[in-house]
Amino acid sequence: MSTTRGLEGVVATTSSVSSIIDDVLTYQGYNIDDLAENASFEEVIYLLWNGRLPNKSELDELTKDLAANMDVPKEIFDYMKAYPTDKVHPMAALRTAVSQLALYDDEADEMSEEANKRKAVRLQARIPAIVTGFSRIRNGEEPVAPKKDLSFAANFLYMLTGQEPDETSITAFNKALVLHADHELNASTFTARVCVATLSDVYSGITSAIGALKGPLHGGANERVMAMLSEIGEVDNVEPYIRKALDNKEKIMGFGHRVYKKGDPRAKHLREMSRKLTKITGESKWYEMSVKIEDMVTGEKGLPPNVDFYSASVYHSLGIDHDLFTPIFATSRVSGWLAHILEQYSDNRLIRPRAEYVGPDKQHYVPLDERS
Ligand SMILES: CC(=O)SCCNC(=O)CCNC(=O)[C@H](O)C(C)(C)COP(=O)(O)OP(=O)(O)OC[C@H]1O[C@@H](n2cnc3c(N)ncnc32)[C@H](O)[C@@H]1OP(=O)(O)O
Ligand SMILES: O=C([O-])CC(=O)C(=O)O
Repeated sequence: MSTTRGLEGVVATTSSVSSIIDDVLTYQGYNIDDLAENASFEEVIYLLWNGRLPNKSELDELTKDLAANMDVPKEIFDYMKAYPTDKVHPMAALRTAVSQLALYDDEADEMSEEANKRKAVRLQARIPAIVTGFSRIRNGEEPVAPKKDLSFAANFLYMLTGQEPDETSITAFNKALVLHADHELNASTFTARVCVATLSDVYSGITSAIGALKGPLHGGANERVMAMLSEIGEVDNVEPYIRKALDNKEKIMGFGHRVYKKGDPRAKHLREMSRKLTKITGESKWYEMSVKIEDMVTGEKGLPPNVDFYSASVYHSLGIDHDLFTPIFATSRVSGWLAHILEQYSDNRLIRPRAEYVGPDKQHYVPLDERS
């Protein structure tokens, strides 16, 4: 038996949801650059779930469906109020609340294609209310009910603050959602597919995926990028800080990628958004620090920034709490997870690889009181 550490380069499934070929990312054949500049997140959801862009009435139908399913069962917020909110990370709260959602869905274990599609709509529609609701509850505020005539992006920001966001913020947030929606067989998507390939339910698949996204080597990196920027504090401190980290062979959060070697095509969009937004907020230093870090890390190690690097200063500029960055990633990526889950169900086979055994051999049981 031969092993490949971390399954690097292993092709584990076929998929038509998204592809990364020669560092070009496409969703259902549409280049991410095209979608980032032009598409609404709702259009991308439709694209990922149906394999093509919607026409006007199909988009209206999906938008109506999402709006009709945005309200979260009251019990979810009641439980949240009982969480130790001063200690709980919002990703842990999201993971728990999504698992709890299944308890209030009569179709949770119904496995027909139609029922799974209905659950996909409910999950996509409710995650914004869960993320923003938790943020408000831990600040001693009541969750804000969704405004059903707002776009997905605008509604998220509205539920977070209770104020209708300006156009610049909506455009930026929509683009961030589009850029994070899917990414081939990344760790959280693979997790979701492994889970549902046992014919477990959609909620279990999404709960598992949230758990995988939370880790700092995956979606959890964006929060850590902001922690690093905050610790550095000023542009002049970048050089000594990064010098020391590189000399100590520390990992710099937001750099490197398992698949992209020349660069992550999403990063340039977030970089430009970071430049514009930090200028508007009068805090260009976050962008300038980020550029200086990129120059050093890419220059010396040949490691380009990934999607998590510039998203940190983008979300910070939108006034979002740093520990909500990864839940926002999940709010977008759930669209991709759901597309992959539906695809997995449509042609399922249990995912069960092998392990090469390297443990001890020919052991004999020794009774407890005879062991040293
Ligand atoms: C949405 C996403 O999930 S994007 C990724 C988000 N994660 C991060 O930003 C965390 C920082 N980056 C990393 O830890 C890695 O680059 C990963 C996890 C993304 C990819 O990991 P792998 O493909 O396993 O690469 P691996 O960790 O083996 O790195 C290869 C080499 O580059 C180095 N390297 C990789 N990333 C970094 C980094 N961010 N900073 C410094 N060195 C790095 C490794 O130390 C290793 O060096 P070595 O060969 O001298 O030991
Ligand atoms: O593909 C990966 O390994 C991680 C990533 O960039 C993503 O999930 O967006």
